[in-house]
Amino acid sequence: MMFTQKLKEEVEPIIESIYNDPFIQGMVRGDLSKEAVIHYLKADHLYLNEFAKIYSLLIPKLDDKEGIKFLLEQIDFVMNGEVTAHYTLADYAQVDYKTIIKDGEWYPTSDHYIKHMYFNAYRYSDAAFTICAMAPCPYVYQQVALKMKERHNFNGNPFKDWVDFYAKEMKPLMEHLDGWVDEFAEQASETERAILTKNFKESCIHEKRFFNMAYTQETWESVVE
Ligand SMILES: Cc1ncc(CN)c(N)n1
Repeated sequence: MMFTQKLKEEVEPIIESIYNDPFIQGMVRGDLSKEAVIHYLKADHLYLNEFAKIYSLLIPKLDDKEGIKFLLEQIDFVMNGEVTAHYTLADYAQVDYKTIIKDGEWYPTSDHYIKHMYFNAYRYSDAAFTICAMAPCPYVYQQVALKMKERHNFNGNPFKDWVDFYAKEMKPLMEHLDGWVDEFAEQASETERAILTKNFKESCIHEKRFFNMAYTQETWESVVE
């Protein structure tokens, strides 16, 4: 079994638990609190900007032209494409998107997640370590959206466009990311493979915490209350 296939099997229970968490279940019912949605957008706008910059940090780590072209396309997608999903959420919250993101904030959970990626980008010369920390970003959303779509009818649900956006074919992106990781994993030491696994799993847990952060409207003050 390929290394990334095994990783995906190992994180399936985490993804199922994200599906069952109150943020996603609120979307399924179509009654998620507007405050949770606004909190999510304030954090996610900042998160995606940094995520795009982390792709750019991978460019000097790659030699193949195709790979570099792919990274540039991903930067464009994160900066300009994914905003579509944000607009669906802002429409639900009935607040102007630009007004919401004007005072975006780094909350403890989102702050921790992005630093996990930056750490790997600066700590390790091979891109595979960072890619393992980044891959759950598209993978978890795709898997959660597919579960939502498979189990519920979203006709008339205010989050339908959000679900359709993330459920759509992510195969080319995941194939690229998996290819890099599998190639490196084949010749990696046991210690290196353990770090790759840990990075991937930790990011899946960061994804879970990110939704819960928005649901509970986490702040730096609230974590010490
Ligand atoms: C925190 C987070 N993780 C994943 C995604 C989907 N790219 C996102 N928009 N935000």
